[in-house]
Amino acid sequence: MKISAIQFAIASGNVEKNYQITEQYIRAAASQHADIIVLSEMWNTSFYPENVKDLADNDGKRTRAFLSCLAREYKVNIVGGSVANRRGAHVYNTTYIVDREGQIVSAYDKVHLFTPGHEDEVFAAGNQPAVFELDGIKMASVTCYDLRFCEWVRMAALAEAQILFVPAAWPQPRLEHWQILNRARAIENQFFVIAVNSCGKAGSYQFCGHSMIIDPWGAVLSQGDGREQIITADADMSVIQKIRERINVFRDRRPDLYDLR
Ligand SMILES: O=C(O)CCC(=O)C(=O)O
Repeated sequence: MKISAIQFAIASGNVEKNYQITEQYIRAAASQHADIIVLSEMWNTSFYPENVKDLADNDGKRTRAFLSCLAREYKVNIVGGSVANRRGAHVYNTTYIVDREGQIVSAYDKVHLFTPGHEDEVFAAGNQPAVFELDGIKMASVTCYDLRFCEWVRMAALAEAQILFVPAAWPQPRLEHWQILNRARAIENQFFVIAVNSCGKAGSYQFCGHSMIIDPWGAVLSQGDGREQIITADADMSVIQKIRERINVFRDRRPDLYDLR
């Protein structure tokens, strides 16, 4: 399973330019025969301009058509990062997942809104997990700040996801949190984590890049730096079973003792 993560400096508020750049990067990754291409958070508007409600996609119409068309053309799966997405009176931070036939297999609205950045004042939160299958393998996607909520990610593992995608717009001052939390989620859940960040700036935010492809032992198979790039790695899905046989946390856990409310 060859996975490519696209990390680029999203142009804040410039939706047309962002669709163009995204298309170029998807074409570049697809020509290198990726099985899954992954985008970062809020790639249509960046995170997030003042007029994000006006710039947001209209119920994902443009984004779904755009991703489906490229997925079908290249016969590639796409985890479409996320876009600002207006539905009714609300704006959501939505990830669309598209299979090789161009079918939308899942849509995920970010569940934990980043209150330190006042995301909750502009966006509405989702309340459903996204667990889906691509090429017959179960996978899940969460978005940026969701990464800090280990209970939420654990639910994806318990639903038998073998790969977790984490599209993000993670700012520079917390690069270490980004690296440590992504590796921790991979180790504790014994699955692959594909963490895709943007780079560049939006207002006072500097995004730290360092997209990562991490195996279920916590080893970093590929990591970017702070610049635009595509990072790629081969995920050998057979290692999951070997690791789970060696240290079987799913057998040994004691949910009867965990009162998480
Ligand atoms: O949790 C963090 O430090 C960053 C989260 C964030 O920037 C976001 O969810 O947009």
